[in-house]
Amino acid sequence: MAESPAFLSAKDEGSFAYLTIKDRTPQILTKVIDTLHRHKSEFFEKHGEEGIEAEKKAISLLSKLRNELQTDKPITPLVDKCVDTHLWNQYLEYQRSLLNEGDGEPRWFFSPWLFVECYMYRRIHEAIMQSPPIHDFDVFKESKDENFFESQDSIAALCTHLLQLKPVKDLREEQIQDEFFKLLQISLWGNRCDLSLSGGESSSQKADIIHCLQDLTPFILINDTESLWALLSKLKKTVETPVVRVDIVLDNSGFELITDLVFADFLFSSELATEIHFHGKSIPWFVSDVTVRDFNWIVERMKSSNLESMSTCGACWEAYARMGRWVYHDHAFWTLPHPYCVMPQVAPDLYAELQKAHLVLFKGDLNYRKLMGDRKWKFTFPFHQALSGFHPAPLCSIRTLKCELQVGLQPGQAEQLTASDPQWLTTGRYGILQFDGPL
Ligand SMILES: O=P(O)(O)OC[C@H]1O[C@](O)(CO)[C@@H](O)[C@@H]1O
Ligand SMILES: [Mn+2]
Repeated sequence: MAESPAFLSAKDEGSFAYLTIKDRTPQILTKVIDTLHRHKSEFFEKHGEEGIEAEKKAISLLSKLRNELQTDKPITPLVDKCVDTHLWNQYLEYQRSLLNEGDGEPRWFFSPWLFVECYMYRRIHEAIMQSPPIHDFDVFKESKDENFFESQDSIAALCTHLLQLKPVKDLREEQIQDEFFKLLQISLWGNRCDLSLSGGESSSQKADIIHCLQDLTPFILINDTESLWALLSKLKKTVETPVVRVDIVLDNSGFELITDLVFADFLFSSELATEIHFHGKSIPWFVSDVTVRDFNWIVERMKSSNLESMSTCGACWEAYARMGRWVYHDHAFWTLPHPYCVMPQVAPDLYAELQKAHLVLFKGDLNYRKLMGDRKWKFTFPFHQALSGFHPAPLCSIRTLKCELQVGLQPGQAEQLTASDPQWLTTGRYGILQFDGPL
């Protein structure tokens, strides 16, 4: 087999990876420090002097981290004692073993981008963990919640739309198919709202997404929705599969999570799936990613909304969870730096869990990077092969493009895009629904 291409890395000056490490990550760290400052009196009220000391400690650890990053210091082992600490340090050792250039130390502007960027978020977590009693403070919570509040109108419109479709069982097959396509696209465009691309600044959904869909279709570069529909509608008709399980590997909280829950609700109500399993992060991650706290907070907020469409949806979602038809999981693997092709070795329990699904949906850009190993594949390279053996179940990546990585395009497609929109890979304007698996 031919050798795999190189990893994306900040060593490529001018690349998106380089600009992320040079500009975006220090900006995110500064914002985190500022958030801690702003919560000083809250820490004091809760924990007295100890709270103030903890805030100071976390800030000093984070300033040190920012300095290490900006001066391209070697990546150092983690010192906390969490469930994943040894796996991180093992991976750092592995990165070290790959180097025979320079001083043999992995660095911010030299090592694989995926590794150093994940490491930064893990170090933020470490700084907070080492600062009791504020060790469970989520430095990104505020911006995630803001994104939810700022998207209220779009959320309400989306919930109204969903409720109008119910009871979904009464819809004709073509209508169900049409809505399946629509709601999946809404979940795709929901991925435009991540907060790490904008450096933590507001990136909410203000327009009524349902009525924008038609205008957005030319921006879908790969659309395998037909395959997803074929798979799920066939399973629905197969008596031998009374249980159809769809897993959604979540990405961002706020508006994106709502689009995922609305889609999940539709899958469930239309009986295209009888069980939905959600996978979230166990620590705050890439600014806006969903943790169990965010998940529960959003369902709770929806339930207690004064807008009926939202409260009705919130109540349904809570009921699905209570019935055990919606299941939320988290696993430390999702916040490790490893590409997904090593999941069977590093997290065999998670791989076995995904194997139980009839379909796994991977939301967002970071998931795509991990699926692809964050390597510089040719734009026309087949998706199936770039997955490098990761095939737990039929799967689909649903992401807007926010890094210089894309496979499975038609010959000439990338060149055409570059000519018409040189930034096509990184602005989140374009999207894909890319499927892999037998039908
Ligand atoms: O929330 P998403 O879609 O995974 O995007 C996360 C962002 O983080 C990155 O992976 C790196 O900063 C980008 O490629 C993307 O902008
Ligand atoms: Mn994200």
